Amino acid sequence: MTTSDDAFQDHYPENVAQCYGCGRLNEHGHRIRTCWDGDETVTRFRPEPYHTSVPGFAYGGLIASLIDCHSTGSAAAAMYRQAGRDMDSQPPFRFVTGSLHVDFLKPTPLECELELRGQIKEIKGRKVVVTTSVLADGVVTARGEVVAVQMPDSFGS
Ligand SMILES: CCCCCCCCCCCC(=O)SCCNC(=O)CCNC(=O)[C@H](O)C(C)(C)COP(=O)(O)OP(=O)(O)OC[C@H]1O[C@@H](n2cnc3c(N)ncnc32)[C@H](O)[C@@H]1OP(=O)(O)O
Repeated sequence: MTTSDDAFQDHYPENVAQCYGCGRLNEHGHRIRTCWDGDETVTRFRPEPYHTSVPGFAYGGLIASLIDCHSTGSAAAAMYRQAGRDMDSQPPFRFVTGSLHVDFLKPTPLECELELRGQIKEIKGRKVVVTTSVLADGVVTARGEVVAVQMPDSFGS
C-alpha cells in the first residue's frame, strides 16, 4: 500500500533495490528518494564534500547519476499512475536507462541541498521519456532527458 510519505524507491522489489543510484539496499549508494508533487516528481539530495569536481562544486557524474535514477524512478511511477495501479501491485514495472542526456548549464554548488524536478514527457509502449531539472538554491544548473525502457525478460542475457 502506498502512503503519501513513501518514496517510489521504497516500493522497488528487492531484486532491483541494489542500484548504486537509487537502491535502498545499497549502503554505498546515493539511495535517492523520489515522490510526486502534483504532476512533477521531486528528489532532494545533499552532496557530500567528496562529491567535488572543481573545489566548491559538484562532480558532473554525480549530477548525471542523480538525473538518471530520479528519471527511471519517475518513469516507473508514471507507468503505475497511468495504469491506475499501486506501486506494490503485480506484475512490477521495472525500468532501465536506454538513453541519458545531460546539459550542464551552470556550475552546481556543493554546499546546498539539490532539488531534482521531473516531468513525464512521453509514455509510449514500454518507453517513458522523462525530463529532469537540477536546482541549487532555486537556480537550474543542469537539465537532463532520459529514455527509460521497461526491462525485457532477456535483460543481461
Ligand atoms: C517498481 C520497480 C522499479 C524498478 C526500477 C529499477 C531502477 C534501476 C535504475 C537503474 C538505472 C540504470 O543505471 S540502468 C543500467 C544502465 N542501462 C542498461 O544497462 C540498459 C542496457 N540496454 C538494454 O538492456 C536495452 O537496450 C534496452 C532494455 C534499454 C532497450 O532494449 P529493447 O527492450 O530491445 O528496446 P526496444 O524494444 O528496441 O525499444 C523500446 C523503445 O525504447 C526506445 N529505445 C530503446 N533504446 C533506446 C536508446 N538507447 N535511446 C533512445 N530510445 C531507445 C526504442 O526506440 C523504442 O521506442 P518506440 O519505437 O517504441 O518509440
